[in-house]
Amino acid sequence: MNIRNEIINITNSINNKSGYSSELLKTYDYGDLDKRDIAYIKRCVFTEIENRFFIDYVISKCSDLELNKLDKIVLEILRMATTEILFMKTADYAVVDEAVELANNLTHYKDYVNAVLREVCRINLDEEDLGDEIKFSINKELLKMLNKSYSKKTVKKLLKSFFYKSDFVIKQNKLKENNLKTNLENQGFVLEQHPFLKDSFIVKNPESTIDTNEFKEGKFIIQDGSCSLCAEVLEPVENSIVLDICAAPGSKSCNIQEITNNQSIIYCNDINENKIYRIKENVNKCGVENVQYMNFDATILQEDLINKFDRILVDAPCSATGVINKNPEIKLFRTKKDVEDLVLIQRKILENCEKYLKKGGILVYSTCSLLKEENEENVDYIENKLNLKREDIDFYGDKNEFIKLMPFQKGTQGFFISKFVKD
Ligand SMILES: C[S@@+](CC[C@H](N)C(=O)[O-])C[C@H]1O[C@@H](n2cnc3c(N)ncnc32)[C@H](O)[C@@H]1O
Repeated sequence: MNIRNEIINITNSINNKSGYSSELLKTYDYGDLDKRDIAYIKRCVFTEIENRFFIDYVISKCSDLELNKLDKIVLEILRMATTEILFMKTADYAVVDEAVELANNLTHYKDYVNAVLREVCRINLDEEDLGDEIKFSINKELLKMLNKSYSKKTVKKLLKSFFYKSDFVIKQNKLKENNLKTNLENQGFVLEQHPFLKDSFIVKNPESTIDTNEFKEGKFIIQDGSCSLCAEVLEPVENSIVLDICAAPGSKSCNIQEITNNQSIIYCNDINENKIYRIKENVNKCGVENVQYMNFDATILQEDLINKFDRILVDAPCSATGVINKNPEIKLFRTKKDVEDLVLIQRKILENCEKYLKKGGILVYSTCSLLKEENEENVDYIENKLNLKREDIDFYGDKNEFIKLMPFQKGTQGFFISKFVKD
């Protein structure tokens, strides 16, 4: 296997929107490549996507041909090599040689690639002069939506935060383990208590946490701090009947059953049949019991579920703008139309879930979106159009209308949680 061929293959899959980059990079078949090469591929692909518009801008400054008229493979070779020259420590001459050889094997543009990359090696840019779209590699429509949701100052902080790494957080699974911190520290891991979640820890040296027996045996799950809050806000109690309507891969379902010590019955649904096995895998690994599986489109009303549940979690499909730092392609591809379509889906799911909830039952609506359309505006919609009353949420000792975690605060991803009770 050739490292640079694999970089181009993965980048093409991301360009074709075959899935989130974090998932593609994790599940890609790297064949016989060693750990160092795999790490290089991941870093190069991620950096290129994270800086795509800036990189294209640099290439356009160094090219006589217009980028949108270039052969797709040639453009990808140039993007990869430009990433290596500008952001990685590989020697420029080696990068240019490798790229030219690849261009020679795959295309007729060897001399052109050579000429452009020699210019890239010499380029001197004043980044201050660049607009936000290029500087932060974000598409116009998404930038406009962020500007509509936040002040200029907050948007600037968000744009910078898209390049931050969130803390690596693990959540102890009390169904299986009560002594996680000591056990992992005895193996050399450095753990810090999470600032606002009692059974969660920030791992300072996370490499190889997934190789531990504790992980393989489901004694902890890897879960951003903000996510496990959903289960707490839902307040599941023993003997309650719970619906997790958009459940895959099932981490929040596991959190819920953990709180009731497996003493509630949880129905896990997802539209995607293939993802049901991911829920089952997590449930089995974590020792979670009393689970029923369902596989339907939550936008379509299921008459047999009406008035059946004491608790419902709607962890809705969303723009995922709160996890751009893990999936930077969202900055490039997410459109206004996508968000409008998602809002319709979210509202339809909420309308149906209101019917599934018993009187006095609790519904939690959460997203990993930063956009007001999917968060605050949906809260208004629920309050005004559905038979659900918003409840304040206790967080950090304060009562909050909802919890909104921003990716530039507290080392978490962007996340939104709101809570309602049925009248
Ligand atoms: C944000 S993820 C859920 C994450 C999950 N709650 C967890 O914590 O592991 C949203 C899920 O909704 C599912 N989904 C999308 N549209 C749906 C629909 N119309 N009906 C049911 N599930 C849907 C997706 O397949 C995806 O697995």
